[in-house]
Amino acid sequence: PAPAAPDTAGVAAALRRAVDEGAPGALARIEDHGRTYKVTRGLADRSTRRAITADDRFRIGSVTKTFSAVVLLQLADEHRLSLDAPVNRYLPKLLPDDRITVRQVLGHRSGLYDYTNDMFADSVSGFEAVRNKVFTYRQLIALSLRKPRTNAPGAAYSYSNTNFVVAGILIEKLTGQSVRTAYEDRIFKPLKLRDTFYVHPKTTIPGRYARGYLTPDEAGAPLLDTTNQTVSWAQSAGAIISSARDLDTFYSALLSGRLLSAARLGDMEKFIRVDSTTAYGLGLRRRELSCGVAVYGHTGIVQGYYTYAFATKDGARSFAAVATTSNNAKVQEAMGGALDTAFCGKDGK
Ligand SMILES: CC1(C)S[C@@H]2[C@H](NC(=O)CCCC[C@H](NC(=O)C[NH3+])C(=O)[O-])C(=O)N2[C@H]1C(=O)[O-]
Repeated sequence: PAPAAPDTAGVAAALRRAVDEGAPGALARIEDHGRTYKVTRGLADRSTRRAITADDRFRIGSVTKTFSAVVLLQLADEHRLSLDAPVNRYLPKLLPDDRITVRQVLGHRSGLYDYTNDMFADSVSGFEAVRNKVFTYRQLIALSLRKPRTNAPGAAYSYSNTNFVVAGILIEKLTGQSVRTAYEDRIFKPLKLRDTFYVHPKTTIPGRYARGYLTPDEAGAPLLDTTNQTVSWAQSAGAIISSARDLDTFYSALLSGRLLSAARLGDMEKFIRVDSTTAYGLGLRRRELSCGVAVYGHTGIVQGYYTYAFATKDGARSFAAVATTSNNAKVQEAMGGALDTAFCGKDGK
């Protein structure tokens, strides 16, 4: 079914719910066949009481994973990487199993344990312990290798940030550049993503941005302002800063074939089912919405921000949204409702 006309009133109601459930602010932007719709609710900054705008920048968390996958797939298009080659061919002895391939890493099928499971077991103390830390990629991989792998290489899907830390090392090894330079030269500049930055390990967000606030595990405890952080625990798995406009531009360009060959985009879109409504390709999620429309993109959770960035298969309609809290399931559910309404219209019609 073709997506219904954007239901901006429905999106507004969803953002209102997100704020009522504890997000200081929320914003959404829909690009639909060249028409732009913007919806906002609440604050960008709890101390100044400045209202959030649809142009505010924010931390996008794991939406970063699609950017990292695009760089590696471009390298495959340039015959500088084989998706089915072992990672250890390019980075000898990095991983304890020569059978783990680049494709398994990008599809969360490597079996590499996700070190963030232990890092953020307690939300606030876990975050406080790392918010100003700077990790090397190899330190993060060492944290993962302390634990058993979740599955044999290729045997199952098991989401792990470790996979996209490996992606970052691969990008730097194969390009001879930092991931920052690779992102800038291959994606940010060609698409003119003027609100999109990779500033690791700097803790500040350039320009005008929405502040993020972590919801503590203890009910009723005050929100923690998490805006300034290195995001070094994530880096190429989650440290990009962007805006709703730039994420709309990025996913529309990707899905309309402007960043990769048809063959490599096809690789990215070889989806393996995760649950009843989602499947994962290579750094790309497919979500089936209540009205039967399938959308393609990624979600992101970094302390203080829930991000959703999805588009139709042809990239003609895109939706990007953020709520400025995290660790709050009701806010997350409200934002999922905004995504559904953006493509399904009123009551899924
Ligand atoms: C798979 C996910 C959901 S988790 C993964 C990555 N984010 C993280 O791994 C951070 C997790 C801790 C975030 C923290 N939660 C806790 O500390 C809980 N104790 C909070 O809510 O701020 C990201 O982003 N991905 C999401 C994705 O890909 O959608």
